Amino acid sequence: MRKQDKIYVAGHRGMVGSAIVRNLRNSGYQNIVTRTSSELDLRNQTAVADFFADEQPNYVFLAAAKVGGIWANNVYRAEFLYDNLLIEANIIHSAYKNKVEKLLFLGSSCIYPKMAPQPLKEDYLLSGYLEATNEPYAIAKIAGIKLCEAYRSQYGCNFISAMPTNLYGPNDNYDLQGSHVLPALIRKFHEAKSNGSAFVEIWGSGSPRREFLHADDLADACVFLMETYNEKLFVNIGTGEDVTIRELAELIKETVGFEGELRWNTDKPDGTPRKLMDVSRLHNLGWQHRTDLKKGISITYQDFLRNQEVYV
Ligand SMILES: NC(=O)C1=CN([C@@H]2O[C@H](COP(=O)(O)OP(=O)(O)OC[C@H]3O[C@@H](n4cnc5c(N)ncnc54)[C@H](OP(=O)(O)O)[C@@H]3O)[C@@H](O)[C@H]2O)C=CC1
Ligand SMILES: C[C@H]1O[C@H](OP(=O)(O)OP(=O)(O)OC[C@H]2O[C@@H](n3cnc4c(=O)[nH]c(N)nc43)[C@H](O)[C@@H]2O)[C@@H](O)[C@@H](O)C1=O
Repeated sequence: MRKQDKIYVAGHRGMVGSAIVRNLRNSGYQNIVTRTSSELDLRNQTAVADFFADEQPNYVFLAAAKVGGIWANNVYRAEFLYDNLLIEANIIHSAYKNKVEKLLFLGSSCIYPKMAPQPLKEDYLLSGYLEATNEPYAIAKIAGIKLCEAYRSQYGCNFISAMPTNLYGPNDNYDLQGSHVLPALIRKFHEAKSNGSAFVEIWGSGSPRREFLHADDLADACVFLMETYNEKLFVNIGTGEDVTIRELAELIKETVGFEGELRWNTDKPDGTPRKLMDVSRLHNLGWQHRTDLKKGISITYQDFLRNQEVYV
């Protein structure tokens, strides 16, 4: 990527898209094109085709998607499949038609089979059944990977894919139903502390294991791959370390300074028992994360305190 290249970041107001824009600006890339979903609905094939024909971006980061935690994925199953298939298909096809030099598609660790061996190697894709709560989203993300591979093999497009682990950071979704676990617990513990509540309700059994990466690290990895990586094989992005949900809850409780009890609601689903990424491909390419989980939670809580009125 040259500094003057035109770069389209799809989903620039989201947690990942906004982190990618911050990283690009800090790295000297200034020619960044963005559209909100109300300016350009990426599910609309004609609108996306017109946008690419007008703007002619050189590079595309595909960070727009219908995204949510375990509850939202399980309830809005049609939207998670339909919206994500359309967004990916429209952008990837228009990128091909308009000779985009390179595109990075973002998938997710939920593409892997529910009971896959751990840590999750990229080769385990399509080797078993998916987790039921997010099967529609995972199917859409697998379709995105396959679109990139197909446009590369049929048309020679330099379209690459990256699979991030569970993420957190500035501009995360703090809605208590729709969000992922880490922002949900920051909000729950903060509100319980502020209201003097005796306990916080946490979903599931506390035994599932998850790996968490700060969004600024993810953005750095995405820009690194865009600058250096040109292969068909997709790349896991994570820390290579995980914790149980119980350990995560204890860390957040301590950071927030809540002194009450944790109550586990086992009527809520646990989801996948474990999703630990094998990050050896990424490490061999020369990239490693910087923010450890304790520090990441602390800076994210500070960000939550500064922006509570926007987030809640
Ligand atoms: N969050 C996580 O833990 C993980 C995320 N990922 C992936 O990273 C990517 C970004 O996720 P994240 O930043 O967390 O998600 P967010 O929900 O924070 O942001 C998603 C963005 O997508 C845009 N968008 C959604 N639907 C449309 C549409 N129909 N037309 C145009 N734009 C649309 C939204 O734009 P607007 O604001 O303008 O409405 C929004 O800014 C996704 O591909 C996701 O699957 C992967 C693994 C984990
Ligand atoms: C990134 C990833 O995100 C989703 O998968 P997930 O990892 O299961 O997501 P989650 O963060 O929502 O939950 C993680 C764990 O935490 C538990 N948990 C406890 N208490 C709360 C709670 O208050 N909220 C939430 N959301 N979860 C809670 C919850 O029960 C589960 O055991 C995918 O659908 C898919 O979209 C995807 O790719």
